[in-house]
Amino acid sequence: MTAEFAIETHGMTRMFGDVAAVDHLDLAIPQGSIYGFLGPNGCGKSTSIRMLTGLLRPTSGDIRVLGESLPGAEEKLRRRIGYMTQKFSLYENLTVQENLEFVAQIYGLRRKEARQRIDELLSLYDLLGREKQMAGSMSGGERQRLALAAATVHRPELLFLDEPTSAVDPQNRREFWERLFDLCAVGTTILVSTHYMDEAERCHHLAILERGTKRADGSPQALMDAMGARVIEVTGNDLRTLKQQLISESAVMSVAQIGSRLRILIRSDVINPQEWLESRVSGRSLAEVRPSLEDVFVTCTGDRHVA
Ligand SMILES: Nc1ncnc2c1ncn2[C@@H]1O[C@H](COP(=O)(O)OP(=O)(O)OP(=O)(O)O)[C@@H](O)[C@H]1O
Repeated sequence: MTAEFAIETHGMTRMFGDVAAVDHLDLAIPQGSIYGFLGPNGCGKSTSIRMLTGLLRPTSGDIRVLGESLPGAEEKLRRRIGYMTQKFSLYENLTVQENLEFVAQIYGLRRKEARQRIDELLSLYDLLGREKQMAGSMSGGERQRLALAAATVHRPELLFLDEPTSAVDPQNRREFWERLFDLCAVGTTILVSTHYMDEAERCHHLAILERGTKRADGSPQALMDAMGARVIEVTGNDLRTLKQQLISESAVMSVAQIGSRLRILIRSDVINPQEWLESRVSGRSLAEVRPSLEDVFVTCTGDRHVA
């Protein structure tokens, strides 16, 4: 295991009874990058993050975080990592200021240092003037900014974000990601879990998870380039009937209607997918298009997407 990786795991596994929530997961997460876990509910994202933060013991496997072994180094790592969960790690009945003071105290910041750091965070996260507001009365976007401020009070080297943007609108999501890139630019490594494709596409690297296992990993572009399917879009009439016909073909991995187009993933062992489709779409027009991350997700997870 080497220092260039903020996180390395080999065979990380967590059983709950007979269920493998995380099943022999190997990870190598480079320092100073934003790494995503992309997967549906229940695929093991939160369980993985809980093991990597030292909150949950693995059933088996090796884990190294910032060069330290887990289990064993939980206390040492506590001040070096930050953790923001999907349900916002905030006290609703405390004010903005009190929430930040409380976290600063937990991390052992001295009074003067805490005051300076909190002022800095209030300004950085657009919370000036809201110091006395109860966290419970804030909007989704404001709470999210406060939660990020709280998770970074102690300037962690490694930040874990478990579905951080589930409760906010697209505009707030975009702004939140700008803040993540600011943190990354000063050397923070970030591990973020999501089930949003657009969010996953912003990560430097990501792992696609399904039922506790890793189906693929790499940069979003590399994953799209390496996809084992070609993407063809068809326009024309009666797309619902065409979809039903195509979905039963073994060469077709997925068919999804997107507005007035049918997006079809065809296995890459079909030599000429356009020609193959032309004989089946009777007069409708078709064109090959570039794969998206959602296409990668569908091919990796074998989900015969029939939206
Ligand atoms: N404490 C627990 N006891 C029993 N089963 C659990 C426990 N925690 C998680 N699981 C199970 O482990 C699997 C993975 O759950 P996990 O919460 O890690 O998934 P997730 O990808 O984070 O999903 P979500 O987005 O819904 O949080 C699920 O089948 C879940 O029911």
